[in-house]
Amino acid sequence: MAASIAGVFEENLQKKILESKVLVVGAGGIGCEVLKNLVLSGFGDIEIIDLDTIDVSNLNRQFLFHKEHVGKSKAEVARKSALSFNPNVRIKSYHDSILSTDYGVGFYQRFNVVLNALDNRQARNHVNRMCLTANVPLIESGTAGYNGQIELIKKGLSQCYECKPKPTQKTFPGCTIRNTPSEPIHCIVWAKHLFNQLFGESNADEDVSPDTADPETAAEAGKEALATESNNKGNVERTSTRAWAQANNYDPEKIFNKLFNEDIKYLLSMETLWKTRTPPQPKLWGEFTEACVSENSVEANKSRDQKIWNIEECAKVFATSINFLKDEFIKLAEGDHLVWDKDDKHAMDFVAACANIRSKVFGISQKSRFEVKSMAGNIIPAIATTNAITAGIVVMHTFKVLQELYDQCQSVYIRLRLTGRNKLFDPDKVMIPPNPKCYVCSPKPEIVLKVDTKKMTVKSLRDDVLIKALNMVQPDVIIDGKGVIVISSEEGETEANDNILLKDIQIVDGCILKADDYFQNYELSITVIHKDVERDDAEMFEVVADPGLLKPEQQNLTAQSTSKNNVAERMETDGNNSDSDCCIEDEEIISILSSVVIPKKRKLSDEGPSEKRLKSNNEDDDLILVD
Ligand SMILES: Nc1ncnc2c1ncn2[C@@H]1O[C@H](COP(=O)(O)OP(=O)(O)OP(=O)(O)O)[C@@H](O)[C@H]1O
Ligand SMILES: [Zn+2]
Repeated sequence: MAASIAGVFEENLQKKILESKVLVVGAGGIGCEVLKNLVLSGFGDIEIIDLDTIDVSNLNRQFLFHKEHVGKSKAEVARKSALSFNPNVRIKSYHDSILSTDYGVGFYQRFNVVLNALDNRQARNHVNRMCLTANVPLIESGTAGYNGQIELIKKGLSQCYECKPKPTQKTFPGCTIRNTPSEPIHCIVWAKHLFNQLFGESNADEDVSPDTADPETAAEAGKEALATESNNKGNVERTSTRAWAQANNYDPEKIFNKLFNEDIKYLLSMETLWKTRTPPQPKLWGEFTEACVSENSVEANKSRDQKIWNIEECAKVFATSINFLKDEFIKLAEGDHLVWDKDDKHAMDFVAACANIRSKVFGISQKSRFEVKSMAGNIIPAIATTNAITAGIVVMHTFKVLQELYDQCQSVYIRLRLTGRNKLFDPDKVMIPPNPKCYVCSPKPEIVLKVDTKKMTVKSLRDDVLIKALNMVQPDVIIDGKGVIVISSEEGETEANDNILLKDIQIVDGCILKADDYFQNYELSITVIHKDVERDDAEMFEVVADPGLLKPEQQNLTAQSTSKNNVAERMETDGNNSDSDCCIEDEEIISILSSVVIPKKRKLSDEGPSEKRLKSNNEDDDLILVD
């Protein structure tokens, strides 16, 4: 091993490497490379944590894993494989989520440095906070295709992971998805919503039926239908898609006709929508007039995944996948549901078929199953070389951190082509200091919460704002100056408040809340500003991370343009935007300039306690287009 071979490293560093204790978070694409580098560089004491098991799709790049390991714990197999390179290293593995409360500040304080090799913001945000609290240097890294990024997060010295709002990721208005799709991605998102409506965790925000409250139709469209059939949420008042499908025993033909004939006819009755658009063409089961692809054609010779299915093929796949998913679904316990996964054959077939049928109906170009999969899973192909280079730089940074040479630990960006500075590996010139207004690492973290206090409940304040948007784990909340305990992390203590509206518990415009997460050792001051939310599916709240930005525009011009330039300059890849390795994580809208705007909207991949997998709720999913 390098560190045990005299002369490879200078003596002082060699000693530090041998004596240090390192935590690796994530044993995926980057994590495997990092672990191998650590072991081969002579690190003597390593711990590694990963919540997942090995999937076949990991094998092409996560080289510590082989076919026989599929289904086994990533952390445990990574440990065993790495030990085969150097049995003298002490490696401890945890098959667990780093978000678990078992890993408190004391756990982190045992390490000299923490190396993140994660794929989602939720876990990254959390480790960031824990390392700040424990005052342990964190090396954050990520890749997206050929791009990679490595940065050191050191309390008081550098930006933290949450110092800067993350770049906006693309989402689509509900009415585009439900009424007027114009691109393949709109149909793919709709198909994923449909999967959830039929078999998954159904969610009102993901309704797939025509949206009669589409602002475009407000004047006159939908006419009698609107007046008679829609409720104030804009949804046609009828049994839920799932209840309807169940009542019809998930008959593929009936579901087909409802979705692609009746609902489309209904949409056509909303005439305003089609004044400037090509109207959709309803399709009936069995009326497939499209010619079959000739056996000798290029299309016919492509693999099932690569070719564009004609409508008849789509209908067959639609029926087969529905039948299979129905059988899976009815095996589940009452209240349990399926979870869409791009690597599940039938779930993927279902989405590919539905999306393509809908595309056909709306005259949108169709996509192969392969293309649908990458769009539906927000996949940027994982490039093993980028992971390897990134992991190499992570470990080089680790050497610097152990030597406390922090001034040599600037962020590094890996690019496919030479940057303006003629580099493929482009380091920042200086270490970017912490943002004094950061709502995580500043001395007095504060935010403004614009919220409809007449509509939001205390439970939603806890689950949607504090836990999902602000990434707390076990929040406690009191009203400042009044001492009213609104939310307690002690089980059951404030359960009675759950369904109370904020206004009814004295959380009104101008009120200040003190939120506190004991586990993360994090305190946050929240100034509440009431805003009326008109439509039920509109964003219920908005978090403004820098309260200063609420001041009149003129005063903020400088601050805003600086932050914009920073974002553009750094061309962030994964560290802030996507994720390690392969998938752009599922995040909600975050505006770059003025505020962090997080709509109250559930994620497709949210997994309730009933799911078998332990995965975090931010993973490769939904609504975001990778450009
Ligand atoms: N909260 C968490 N605790 C522990 N490990 C986590 C957590 N969240 C994500 N991870 C792990 O981080 C790793 C990230 O690796 P990577 O980006 O290569 O993802 P992957 O799941 O292996 O690949 P793909 O997403 O392409 O299937 C994964 O192994 C994942 O299980
Ligand atoms: Zn910060």
